[in-house]
Amino acid sequence: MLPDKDGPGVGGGHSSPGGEDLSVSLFREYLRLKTVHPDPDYGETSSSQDADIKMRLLDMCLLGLLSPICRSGTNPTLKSILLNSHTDVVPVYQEHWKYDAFSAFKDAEGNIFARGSQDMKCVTIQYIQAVRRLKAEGRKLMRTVHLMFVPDEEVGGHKGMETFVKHPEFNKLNIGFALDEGLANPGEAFTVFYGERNPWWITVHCPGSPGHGSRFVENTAAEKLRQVINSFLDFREKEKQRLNTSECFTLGDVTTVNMTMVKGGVAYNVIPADMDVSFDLRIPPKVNLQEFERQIKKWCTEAGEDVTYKFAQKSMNQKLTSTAENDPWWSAFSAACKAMNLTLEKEIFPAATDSRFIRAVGIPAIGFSPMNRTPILLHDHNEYLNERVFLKGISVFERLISALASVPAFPDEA
Ligand SMILES: CSCC[C@H](NC(C)=O)C(=O)O
Ligand SMILES: [Zn+2]
Ligand SMILES: [Zn+2]
Repeated sequence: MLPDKDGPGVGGGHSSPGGEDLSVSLFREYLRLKTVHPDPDYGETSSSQDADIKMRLLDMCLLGLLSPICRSGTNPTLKSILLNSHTDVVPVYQEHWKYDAFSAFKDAEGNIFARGSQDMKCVTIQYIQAVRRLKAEGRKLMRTVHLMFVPDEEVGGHKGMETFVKHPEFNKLNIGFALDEGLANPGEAFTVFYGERNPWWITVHCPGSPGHGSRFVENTAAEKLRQVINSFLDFREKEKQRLNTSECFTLGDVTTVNMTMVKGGVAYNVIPADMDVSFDLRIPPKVNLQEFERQIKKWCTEAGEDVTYKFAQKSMNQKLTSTAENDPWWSAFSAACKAMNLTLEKEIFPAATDSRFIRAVGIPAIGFSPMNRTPILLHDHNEYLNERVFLKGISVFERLISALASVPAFPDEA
């Protein structure tokens, strides 16, 4: 996918015969690859080779994980910088799109429509082009920069990053700081994410007395189900109010609750012996998780006899990446942004990204996709990114990578 025969392809004013910046052409080419679930085609992405960036495929055998990695760094003993991105994208409802979601159509304003244009194929190409530019300019980076492309973030990252962070190959990378995906910002500012809410996916099981649909049977599954639903959704309403009444709160600061599945029943006139209800909860890092689970247990007990719950996902990682002014990584990141006149808005990521696995092993990670003046359209119909915003992102990363790779050696690295 990365062209090595047509020169360095660093963009930045270099145009293709059609007048398009080469980086934009490369981005659109990548968007056309159908790395879409449930059956992503990684063929071409993973077999890419490039004159500037040496790729290494880490075949995790059992896991089928492919992770091309790039090395640089003049001082390989120092902790390295990880630029992580995922290559997979979520499916589309093509009938709701203005253009083919895998054609990377560019309209007259320069908006490029494609699944993955925001999430997060833009960032992958921006990293690559930024690293290439640094190389083309002959810039020597003190810390090694690793580019990592993971295949399954959109389905939970279990075979990708979650497994990889525990692998000896990951340890060998000696990563000190990581960049990963963020979200667009519709305003002038850029959003940076220093933590994530914990996803809890829970199914509550309500058993009850069966019987004929014409009778007032006692202790039914449906009565318990109603009580459970009320408890969860009443709490949902309170959290929604909390978000709406506080100026300084964003979605990442409150707990969201959504009822996503209901199961049970066999016929109109048979009172079911059990009913299940499932919820998607997202819990901010500051919430006491033990206390919150006690609350869930209480809601279940109050709903009636033998109401139980099971987790399909119970993330317990509340690590935050330091954004203290004296933190060397954050100070390099924020100073570089300041020098570019970028305004940053610090937030907790409302959903779950691969950053949670990186933070879980003690590595600071910042979620950052440099897209301002852009509506948040990840996973949505007609996802797009403007080419000028995309191109600006390359320059932003160029400066950021250079700053992060120049963070002076820590006392324990000397
Ligand atoms: C918990 S694994 C699922 C991961 C998915 N991530 C995103 C960014 O949509 C989510 O938050 O639902
Ligand atoms: Zn993503
Ligand atoms: Zn996504």
